[in-house]
Amino acid sequence: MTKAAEIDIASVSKVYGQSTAVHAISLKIPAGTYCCLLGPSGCGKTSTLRMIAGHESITSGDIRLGNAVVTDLPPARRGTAMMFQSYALFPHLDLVDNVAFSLKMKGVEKDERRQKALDMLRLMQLEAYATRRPAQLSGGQQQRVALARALITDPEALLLDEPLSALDPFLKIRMRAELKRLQTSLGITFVHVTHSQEEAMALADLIVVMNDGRIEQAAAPRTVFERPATAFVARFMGDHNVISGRAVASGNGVVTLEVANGGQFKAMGDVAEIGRPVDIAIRTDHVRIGQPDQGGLGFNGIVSNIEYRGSTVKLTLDGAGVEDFTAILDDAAFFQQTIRVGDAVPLSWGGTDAIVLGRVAP
Ligand SMILES: Nc1ncnc2c1ncn2[C@@H]1O[C@H](COP(=O)(O)OP(=O)(O)OP(=O)(O)O)[C@@H](O)[C@H]1O
Repeated sequence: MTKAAEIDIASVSKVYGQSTAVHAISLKIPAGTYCCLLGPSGCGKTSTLRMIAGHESITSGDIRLGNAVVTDLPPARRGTAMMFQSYALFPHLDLVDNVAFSLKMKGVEKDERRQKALDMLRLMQLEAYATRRPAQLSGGQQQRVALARALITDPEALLLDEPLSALDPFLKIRMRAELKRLQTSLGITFVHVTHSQEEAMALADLIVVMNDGRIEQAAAPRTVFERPATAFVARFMGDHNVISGRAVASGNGVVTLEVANGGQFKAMGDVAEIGRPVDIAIRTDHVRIGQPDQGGLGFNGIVSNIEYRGSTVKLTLDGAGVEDFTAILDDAAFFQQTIRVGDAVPLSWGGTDAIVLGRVAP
């Protein structure tokens, strides 16, 4: 029904008065991709989305949509549509008039725009509610009206600002599946802002992790999770132990890291200079109880906390100069022995489960 467009963000910055919210970011979002801009509050993801939409001016750099440079075009001429966090529905209009609104602004004749609005409401399974007003709908239905309203202009890219944040947890998961299904069936590019790593992992083909106005990593969800590029990404995605120290040796793709109190860890990677600060990541769910196998790594830790989670048990330990080291153990593996807080326990992981993390230039 619509065509998808690649979005090319080339060295784009956003400055508000004295403060820079987005620092010369570059990113290519391939046509037909479900892209999530992910990061904590204030990292610049909404500013980036609004610059793509044309609701915010671009301080420097360029944005291309398909073959067109849209940097200076008004929102309605970009081929994008935006769905707002609050849905921004008109309370006094029924669903047909809400959905048809942008066509009315474009001067489309009444019968044609009503027909198109009804088609969109049918796509969203809201046809039966066509004459209702937004207040007479549930949260999930209101969200579908907002989607219908954004999609009626046949955009090449749909931009969504925290689209699920107003929904309760149950509805959030259901609407998440609907968004994904809609994007797959329309085949257009979706750019979705969220601060939830779980939401981004569930939806995205491409996750763009932002921090302090910069892109820390842009990659497929599995790559971001299994090979976080930086300490920020590893911490933000969770499920990694991030350990910081100084490189004391490097060679053959293995770095030795010294932490406080002289503890040493090895990780896959290289560093150019011995003595420089290094961060490494170890997957919490790859840590086992027991001495390392051939080629494996580990240390002895003192258990500081045990948290039962059903199918897994979260063990927190201190040792080798590291505090709050986390091991997520399969419940069966954990209950094979008796472990209590204060016990000394040998921990191990595979040599390839520890990786050296990079740093983003300030
Ligand atoms: N209109 C504005 N004027 C001045 N500063 C702004 C404006 N809009 C955003 N900022 C600042 O720019 C930075 C990035 O904001 P932005 O809204 O893009 O972040 P965000 O990652 O979307 O955060 P959130 O998840 O809280 O919406 C923040 O420090 C914010 O305070």
